[in-house]
Amino acid sequence: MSLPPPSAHPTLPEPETEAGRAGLAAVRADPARTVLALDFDGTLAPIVGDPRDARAHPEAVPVLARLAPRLAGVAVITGRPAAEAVRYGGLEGAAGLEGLTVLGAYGAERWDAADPVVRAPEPPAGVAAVRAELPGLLRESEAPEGTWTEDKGRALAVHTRRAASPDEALDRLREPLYTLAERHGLVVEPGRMVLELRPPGADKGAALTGFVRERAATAVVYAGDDRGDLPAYAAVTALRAEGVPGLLLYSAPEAEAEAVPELRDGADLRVPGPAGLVAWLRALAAEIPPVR
Ligand SMILES: O=P(O)(O)OC[C@H]1O[C@H](O[C@H]2O[C@H](CO)[C@@H](O)[C@H](O)[C@H]2O)[C@H](O)[C@@H](O)[C@@H]1O
Repeated sequence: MSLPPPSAHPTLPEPETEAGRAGLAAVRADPARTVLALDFDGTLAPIVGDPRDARAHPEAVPVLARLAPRLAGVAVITGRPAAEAVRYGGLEGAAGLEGLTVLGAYGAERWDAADPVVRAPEPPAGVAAVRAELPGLLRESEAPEGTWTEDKGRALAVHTRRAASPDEALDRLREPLYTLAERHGLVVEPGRMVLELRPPGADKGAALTGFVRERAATAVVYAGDDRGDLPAYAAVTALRAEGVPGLLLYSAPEAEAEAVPELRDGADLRVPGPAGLVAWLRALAAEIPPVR
């Protein structure tokens, strides 16, 4: 799929489903009562080998800053710590993003541009216990070279993207990591070449529904790429049943082997990764008149 240059004003592609077309119609009818919510890695930020190198697509902030003042709310809903998404996204201090919200750690953390501090409960004791035991467990399990642990403060994510065979590495580690998580009251969040051990109780579906209700939105758009986005997809389905039309976008990975079939097949529209998403957002911004 070729992308238009940033200066072009492409037309919005028609969603492939009836529910998606109804969602887009509701957005067009009343943008000021629409919530736009976006995942970070793989959706706003291209996937990279080292999570510390992830950055939002260069067109992401400019287009969000154009759109946000015209909508009921824009939220980044991510598995990242909220502060990290703000930093890696370049989301603080941009003119137009004064109303932005970041719901981090699957909704357990909240950051608002209008009051830029992270609000979050203390992580449960199980996180510290897992942090202490994880290095030994990875050694005992003979984790392949390239396996890397990301300490997220309230969660620990074991990544295998940089191993010679990422899927084989995950297969080797799956059972010991699930057992460790369970022993300390945590759950495992599987993602793209990662298994994350995190506290239960938060998910992107509850985070999205709460944000839609907070803004009294009458339409919602959600874009995601990974398994952690499944609850947000389910939330949009539930909101539709309540009479809030929604549009589901899937940010497709370059490698089909990394696709999440439930998202790919459940979406109303597929875009080619973060570059495709920002092209779609630009087309949306071109259609929605600025607020006077
Ligand atoms: O909810 P998200 O914003 O999509 O965050 C989910 C996880 O994303 C990150 O990992 C993924 O992106 C990395 C950087 O591109 C990539 O190397 C890795 O393979 C992906 O799984 C992040 O590191 C995790 O903490 C997030 O939970």
